[in-house]
Amino acid sequence: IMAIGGFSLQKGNIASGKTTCLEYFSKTSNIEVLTEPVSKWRNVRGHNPLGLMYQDPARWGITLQTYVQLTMLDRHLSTISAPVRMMERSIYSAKYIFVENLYRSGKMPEVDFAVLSEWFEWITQNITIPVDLIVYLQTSPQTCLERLKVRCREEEKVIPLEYLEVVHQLYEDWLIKKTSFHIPAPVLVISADDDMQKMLHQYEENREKIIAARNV
Ligand SMILES: Nc1ncnc2c1ncn2[C@@H]1O[C@H](COP(=O)(O)OP(=O)(O)O)[C@@H](O)[C@H]1O
Ligand SMILES: Cc1cn([C@H]2C[C@H](O)[C@@H](COP(=O)(O)O)O2)c(=O)[nH]c1=O
Repeated sequence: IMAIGGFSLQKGNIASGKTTCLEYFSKTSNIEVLTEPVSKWRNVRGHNPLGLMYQDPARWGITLQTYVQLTMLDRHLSTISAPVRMMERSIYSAKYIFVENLYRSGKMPEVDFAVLSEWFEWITQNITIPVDLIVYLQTSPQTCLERLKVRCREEEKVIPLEYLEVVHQLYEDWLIKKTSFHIPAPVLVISADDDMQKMLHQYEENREKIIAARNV
């Protein structure tokens, strides 16, 4: 936990508006934002593990998720340069949402899941991951599909609504129903189906809660 201000994690389905929200806060206050290292997942030494995973999850799921876990840990441990820091997703959502989904859907072999889980447990038991608040941008899967189409990342063109529905349900079970996994910090829920104008208004309404995350 940071000495001054708070450290909040931004959660939400694919294309729910996390990056857009972080960009807004980075421009309007002294908040350090750490966006997801998606560019690394699309290009590690000339390879594209994100694209490979969407093409053949059973073969490449472990490859992507191992790299996601490493790059998330690197983000969590990076040097802090502002009193408040917001980070897009986390090592927790990578494991509890995406690895879990690959495994439950039968696309990740049990041995891959076991090895990733051993890594995850070692990391979270031996390294302090600072987090004071989870900001959950809650959207309908349909909204995410529409925004995903607008953003138009090449690798994600294969994503159907059903995939977003499963990811949504995993988030809901974890952060709203609180029935699946450990939640590392209090959760602030922001409804995020609205248009940009209304979303900016909601961000303003919640700004103080996010900045004072340490006291939540
Ligand atoms: N409230 C909103 N209304 C309409 N479009 C939005 C809204 N927020 C974000 N978008 C657009 O949706 C797409 C996905 O947003 P993004 O912030 O990249 O999502 P995420 O980081 O959660 O994947 C982008 O094209 C972005 O401009
Ligand atoms: C954390 C994580 C992400 N992914 C995938 C899901 C999306 O296609 C991108 C992230 O994009 P977003 O718009 O920022 O949601 O990466 C994954 O497959 N596994 C993961 O652990």
